[in-house]
This record gives sequence, C-alpha cells and structure tokens, in this order.
Amino acid sequence: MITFEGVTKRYADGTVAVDDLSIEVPTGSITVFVGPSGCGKTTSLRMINRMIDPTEGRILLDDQDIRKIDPPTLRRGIGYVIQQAGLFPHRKIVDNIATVPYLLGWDKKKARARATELMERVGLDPKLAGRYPFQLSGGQQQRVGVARALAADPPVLLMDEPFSAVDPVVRTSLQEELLRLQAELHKTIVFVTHDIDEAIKLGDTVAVLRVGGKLAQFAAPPALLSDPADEFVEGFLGKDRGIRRLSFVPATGLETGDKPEFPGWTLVLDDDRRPLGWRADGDGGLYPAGTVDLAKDSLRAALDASLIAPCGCAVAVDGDGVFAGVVTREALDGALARASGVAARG
Ligand SMILES: Nc1ncnc2c1ncn2[C@@H]1O[C@H](COP(=O)(O)OP(=O)(O)OP(=O)(O)O)[C@@H](O)[C@H]1O
Repeated sequence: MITFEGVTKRYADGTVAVDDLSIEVPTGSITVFVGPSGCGKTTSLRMINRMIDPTEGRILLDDQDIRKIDPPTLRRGIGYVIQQAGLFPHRKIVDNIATVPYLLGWDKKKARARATELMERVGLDPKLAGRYPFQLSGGQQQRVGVARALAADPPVLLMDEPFSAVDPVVRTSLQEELLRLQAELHKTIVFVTHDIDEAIKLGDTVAVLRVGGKLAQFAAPPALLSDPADEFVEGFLGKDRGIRRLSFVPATGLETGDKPEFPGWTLVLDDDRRPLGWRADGDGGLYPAGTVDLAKDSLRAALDASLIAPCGCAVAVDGDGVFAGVVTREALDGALARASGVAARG
C-alpha cells in the first residue's frame, strides 16, 4: 500500500502543485490520478519514487516512510513508464528492456532472456528485439516501455500518460493489454491520465484532482459515475453517466427464454447452434442478432445487443458463441430498473 499523508508540494516560485493530499493506494490494484492539465498529477506520481520530494506531509510505502529509503533502493522496486516511452535511441530493443537487469548486475544472457520473455508478455514479436526504437511504431515503443518497467519485476509501477501519444485504436489495445497483464501480475499501479474514460476503464480506484492540486474525489469508477462529489467532478465526468455506469453492472442473472423466437421473428442458428441473425416473418429478410455473453458481459452490453437486434431482443450466447437463450424485454427492463435504483441510492 502507498499512503499519502497530508502531502503538499510547493515549488520554489510558490506554485502549489499538490495541496494536502491524503489517500491510500491499495496494493495489487490500479489507482488512477486524473484531472485537467496542471492539477498536480505528475507531481503526485513523481513524489512516490522521490524524483520530487514533498514540501509537507509524508508518503509511506508499506508503512515505511519513503524519505528513509535512499532513492536508488526505492526505485529498484518501482517501475516507471512515461509518455512516448522514453527509450534509449541508440540501444536495441532487447537492451532497452534489459536496462534495469544490467544495472542490477545480471549477466547479459539472463538479462536478454528476461527481456525476450517480457516482449512476448506485452504482445511484442521477439523478432523486433534487434531493432532500434526509431524502427518501431509508437504503440510498439510504448509496449517496450512497459516491458522495460517490468524487467526487474518491481511490485509497484508508475505510469505517466503512457498511452496518450498513440492513436485511439492502438490506445485501446494498449489499455486492454495492460488490464490483461495486470490480471496476471497484480502489481500496485499508479496511472496518470487527463482522460476520464481511460481512468474509468483502467482504474480500480480513481483520484480526481482539480487545479491547485486539491483532491476532488477518490472512489471506484461505479461510485464516481453514480455519485460525483460536486459539480466539478460531474462536469469532468461528462455526459451519459447512467449508461456508462451500466458497464460495471454484470449481465449475469438476466432471465432468458429458451425458444429462439420472438413474435414476428425467428432466430436462425447454424449447425453448431451459433446465431446467424433474425429472420423476419414479414419479408423473410435476415437481420443481425445482437449477442451477449451473460457470464462475462455487462448490462450495458446486453442493452446494446437488444438495441442492435431488429426485434429489440438480445440473444444470450455462451463462451463459445452458442445460443443460450433470448433475453426477454421484461428481464432487461427489470435489470435496468434495479440498476438505476442502486445508482439513485449511490
Ligand atoms: N519545477 C516546477 N516549478 C514550478 N512549477 C512547477 C514545476 N513543475 C510543475 N509545476 C507546476 O505545478 C503544477 C502541477 O504540475 P504537474 O506537472 O504536476 O501537473 P499535471 O496535472 O501533471 O499536468 P499535465 O496534465 O499538463 O501534465 C502546474 O501548475 C505546473 O506548472
């Protein structure tokens, strides 16, 4: 756990970048610092690895005051990923990733073997190992940055806007890769972004900061969406909070009818009982079936599937895409009503 206790950072010119921040960053989960430009996100992050020292207050890492740990020792347990990866341009990819193992005195063979293993972990073709950073795409460079930060297996990972310099499609895949990695590795990750959607997608907990370095709210994404602390947080969260919140409500338990039909429509299944589409009784045309896997998808996905289907009825499938039932409108309406009831209660 990383604990901020009344942490303030005032720069020499008097700028208060962080103002009396007290939060607990839980071990093994992702905590996101989000807020507009200049609200003190990077300053807060860099105080964790002592690139910046607080003016007041203290930061504890697993109950130990980090001022009592010398910075090189502290940083050995903390990986650091920055925007545009910050790779060494004259070092091959494999040697960029092996930077910390080399510093720790690993022999070259072991360090390179670790680097190659990490390339696969972060979704990079090991054939790229001998290239230089300029020979990689922006997304690939970011993956190298993540691999480099993980090389010595630090328990803590600091990530400062790591995905903001790549296009939205690559960004989405990097975010998904991070979540997949985290499900395996369970690192304590502190992630800085100015993008609230990224914060909500990645964060187990989100700290919203306002300019002046004041904490506006510290909460899990569903709570943030259903119960923003004030107008600033509400405005920062933007529109469609209700719909976005449904992403956190599991679709498990939605009732289904077992007949592949709905008045006026028949669901066409292939030989393996996978839905092909809805056949209209009237014109005989085949229209798309919106499918949802109730075991793993959200209520938002179920609603979306029902809106895609021409008859307004989502089709449940199992993990192999095999027909598992038709989600009744009553079941969906009931689940939506329950979800909004929970939201209203906060
Ligand atoms: N070395 C410094 N000296 C004086 N002021 C600084 C210094 N570094 C940062 N600041 C100021 O502290 C405030 C917080 O900066 P910080 O970089 O932490 O914000 P941020 O939220 O990460 O911003 P951005 O999203 O734009 O990167 C800003 O007003 C910034 O101008």
